[in-house]
Amino acid sequence: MATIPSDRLPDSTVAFLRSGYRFVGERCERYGSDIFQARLLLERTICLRGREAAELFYNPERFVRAGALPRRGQRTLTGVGGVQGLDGAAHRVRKAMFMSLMTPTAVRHLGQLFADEWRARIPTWESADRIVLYPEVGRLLTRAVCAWAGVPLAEREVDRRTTELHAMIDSAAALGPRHLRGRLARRAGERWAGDLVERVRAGTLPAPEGSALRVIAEHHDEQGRPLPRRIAAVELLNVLRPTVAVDRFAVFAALALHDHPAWRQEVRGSDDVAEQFVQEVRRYYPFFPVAAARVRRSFEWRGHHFPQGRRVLLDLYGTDHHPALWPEPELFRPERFAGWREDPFALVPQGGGGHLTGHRCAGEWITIELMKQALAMLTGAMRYDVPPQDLSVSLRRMPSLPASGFLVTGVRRTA
Ligand code: HEM
Repeated sequence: MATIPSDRLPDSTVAFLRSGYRFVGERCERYGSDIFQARLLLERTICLRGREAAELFYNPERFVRAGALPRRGQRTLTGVGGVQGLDGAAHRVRKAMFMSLMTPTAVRHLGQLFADEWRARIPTWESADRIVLYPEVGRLLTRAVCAWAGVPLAEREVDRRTTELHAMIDSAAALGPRHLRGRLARRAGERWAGDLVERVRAGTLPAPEGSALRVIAEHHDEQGRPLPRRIAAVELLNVLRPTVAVDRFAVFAALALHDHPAWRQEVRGSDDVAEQFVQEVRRYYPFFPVAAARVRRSFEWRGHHFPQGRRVLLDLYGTDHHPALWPEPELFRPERFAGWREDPFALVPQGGGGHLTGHRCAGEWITIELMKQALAMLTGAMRYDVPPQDLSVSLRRMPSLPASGFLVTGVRRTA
């Protein structure tokens, strides 16, 4: 039996929080191995990266998700009892509910709502001295996704809900006040979403057929029972929160255009090139560092023993930057996606494997569509200046963003 290299520290949690996105990759390079063990949150954990590792990790015969995500992540980012922690038939039925919302027409509709919000906002930006894309784009996404999901949202509520959704996204790997803000935001958000579900069920709030709010309120689990109010709230937030999180990728797209201005013209001229650019933004920039699972039943892989119940982390960022998969991974090169043959285990910013059969992100198509719309707005609908500011992206802060949030001035419409 081959020994899995082990981190020497008694517990590596602090090192993980300090190293950030490079934690797994640095150790893989140190040990010359895409697998090693460390104690994280006081528990022995196997860390993996790379294509073969992703293929293993996304085999539902090998792993379960129940109890995989640390409590602090559930109390902020995901909520308790949602699709992320389900296995087997319960997961299949819940995931099918999410995927039923992702028809090509529905995805395009959300993209259109977002583009309309963006266009309608440009005149206000024209008369402002400066705007900061994060959180400004988030507000546009909150308006768009609420309209799309059948969620009523008064104009005066937009800032508050955007701030809450942002706090949930920002807090899972944080300590102190940032973490606390996430927990409070989740509590408030679940109360709000739970009320909406109850009103739809009581017939006092009409929600369009096929909208996320209506589908979730009327969903029945694998045993034919409606979702409890709290779980339905968690699942509604599982649509709203990550859609607003696409603002981070939109900001990274703005940064990539700023750093590689030659692509402005290219992406405007071709939908294919725009898609390649979007894929490279998703690959290159940091978002979720890892995904977590537990070994279903003991097995051997490549001579290594995986004992039942052991927590396993797949390095998403490290797989997207693996030199065996992505030549010169630290260069931003959208052309690497020209003629790319989709590989569900190579590009994994939103998880890998199948959307219906496993835990791959339900919102990947929405993400790509919204990013394309953001790109079209940044290159086609407006001109703007990027004044001197701190655009550094820390790989230690999770999740990351350009430090300044991406400040733009002198906005004027072009279309
Ligand atoms: C900012 C863009 C996004 C990123 C970076 C992202 C990333 C991820 C990741 C890493 C996972 C976990 C994969 C795993 O557990 O193995 C995930 C799962 C999920 N995402 Fe996303 N996501 C994004 C956007 C969205 C959107 C727009 C939606 C819905 C509208 C969405 C809904 C979900 C759901 C429901 C799951 C749980 C799937 C399951 O457990 O079966 N995500 N996402």
